[in-house]
Amino acid sequence: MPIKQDTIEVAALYDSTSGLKPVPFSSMADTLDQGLLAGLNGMGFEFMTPVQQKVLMELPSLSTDCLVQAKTGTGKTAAFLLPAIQNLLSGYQPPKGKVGILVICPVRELALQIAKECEGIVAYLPRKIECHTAFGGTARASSLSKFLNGNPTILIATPGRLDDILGEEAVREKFTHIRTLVLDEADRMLDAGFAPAIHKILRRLPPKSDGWQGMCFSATLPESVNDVVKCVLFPGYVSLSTIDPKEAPTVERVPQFCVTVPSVTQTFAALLALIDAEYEQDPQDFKAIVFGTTANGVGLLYDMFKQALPQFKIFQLHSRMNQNSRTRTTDAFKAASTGILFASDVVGRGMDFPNVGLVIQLGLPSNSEQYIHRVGRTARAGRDGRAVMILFSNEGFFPKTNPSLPIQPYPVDIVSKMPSYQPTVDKAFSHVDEEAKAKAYQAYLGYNKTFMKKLRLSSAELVRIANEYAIAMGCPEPPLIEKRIVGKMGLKGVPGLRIGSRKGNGD
Ligand SMILES: Nc1ncnc2c1ncn2[C@@H]1O[C@H](COP(=O)(O)OP(=O)(O)OP(=O)(O)O)[C@@H](O)[C@H]1O
Repeated sequence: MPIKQDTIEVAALYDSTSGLKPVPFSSMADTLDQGLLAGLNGMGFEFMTPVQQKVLMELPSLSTDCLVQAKTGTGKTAAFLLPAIQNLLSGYQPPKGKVGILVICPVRELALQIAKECEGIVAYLPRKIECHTAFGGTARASSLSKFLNGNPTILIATPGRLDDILGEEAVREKFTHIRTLVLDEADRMLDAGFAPAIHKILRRLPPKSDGWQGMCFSATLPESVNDVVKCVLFPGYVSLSTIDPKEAPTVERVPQFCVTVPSVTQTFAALLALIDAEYEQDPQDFKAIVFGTTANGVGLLYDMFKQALPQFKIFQLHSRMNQNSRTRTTDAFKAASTGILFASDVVGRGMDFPNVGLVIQLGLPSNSEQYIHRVGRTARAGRDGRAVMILFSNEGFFPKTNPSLPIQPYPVDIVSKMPSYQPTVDKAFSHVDEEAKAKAYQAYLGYNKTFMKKLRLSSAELVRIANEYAIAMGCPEPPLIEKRIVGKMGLKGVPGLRIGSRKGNGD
């Protein structure tokens, strides 16, 4: 059964990659197994994308360690799966029951997406290759027994669950013949948040000196990553990139804009006015993602915009949802031809939602890499897309401090349009649960606390702005925050906070 993937305008990806021309996979019959070529054909992949071509044609051997950078949405997944699987087929298949290829990626949804692409690639091999997944949010015991009793030649995992199951001797035994380890979104996997788990995982896998291949892939590879990739790549590894160092690392087909509003209280009306303006401009198959900064903030946007935009199909995806709803929404938004997804960074990287024509970022991304990955959710695969960020005055430094990003002022005057949208915002907020507002308020404080210096705010000013944000949500007064949480945020004694316990607060 062919596993049809959303395919892309490969030729369009070559416009900006100097010196390369589209080459069909069929010309790789000497390098790639017939079964793999049949799988690619079944998926509708006819030509290699630039990154696939570079990896398959420029690596000294398909088992060479490599660090690979290519723009978002240009086919990196197949670019690491194909050489790794081909290596197994060239005589390095691990014994039955053992893992040959381990791919580590940051989130569950991405693990599922990679596994699906992998299943398409191996669908026509005469000898079945199983691809398993391991990620949190699913029943540990049953997925573990499936893994232990199955034949997981390929495993796609997120670090938390992988680290957890590697605590078991029987699981460690499964990795004795590992041939390839891939870090997808490598800079994220090696940043301060994930690195400890990755190092713990590496300590429990066979040592690098056993000769397994390391592959690191991302659209963003800041300099700092060179110091840390050593843990998975031998010195002398090959660096490949399809991005010209002089070029902006975002896809050039994405015009990028910024709307700056004077006060944080106006951001909701600005978002509504912006969605309207963008919809009017291109109402055909309007499919957009709006990124918020925190899970609870995104939950609030979803609750509010469901009321304010009844004419659209509205979705939400963030870490405060259970895994079943996350998976269901991911599938629904992938399949949807129109709609608006309110999302946190659980889908900021790597996720392939076909035909998203617009990405909006409300508030600051945590860094320029995150900005690039979020913008990369649109204009995937040679298609068109636009990206707009909405910032309030203190956040307006972002485009200035990142001059390599081609961000222009938004061409339509959104600020003068906002007053006519304010009544809809106020009415919509009157239907939103007070606890949702309180959680969003608390999350807002916590997130922006980390940016105080860049925002040029004192603690008292931060609290004042958060309180304005609460009033904009229709809270009669700033929501209560528990003393313990105020202490954790380092805001003890700051004027303007209301300390106390909210009944029914599940946090
Ligand atoms: N050679 C090809 N021909 C046609 N379509 C392809 C080809 N390679 C990949 N695709 C499709 O292109 C889309 C983007 O691929 P993929 O998700 O691997 O991009 P990516 O570079 O990993 O993006 P990100 O940086 O966001 O993770 C997917 O829908 C995939 O199925």
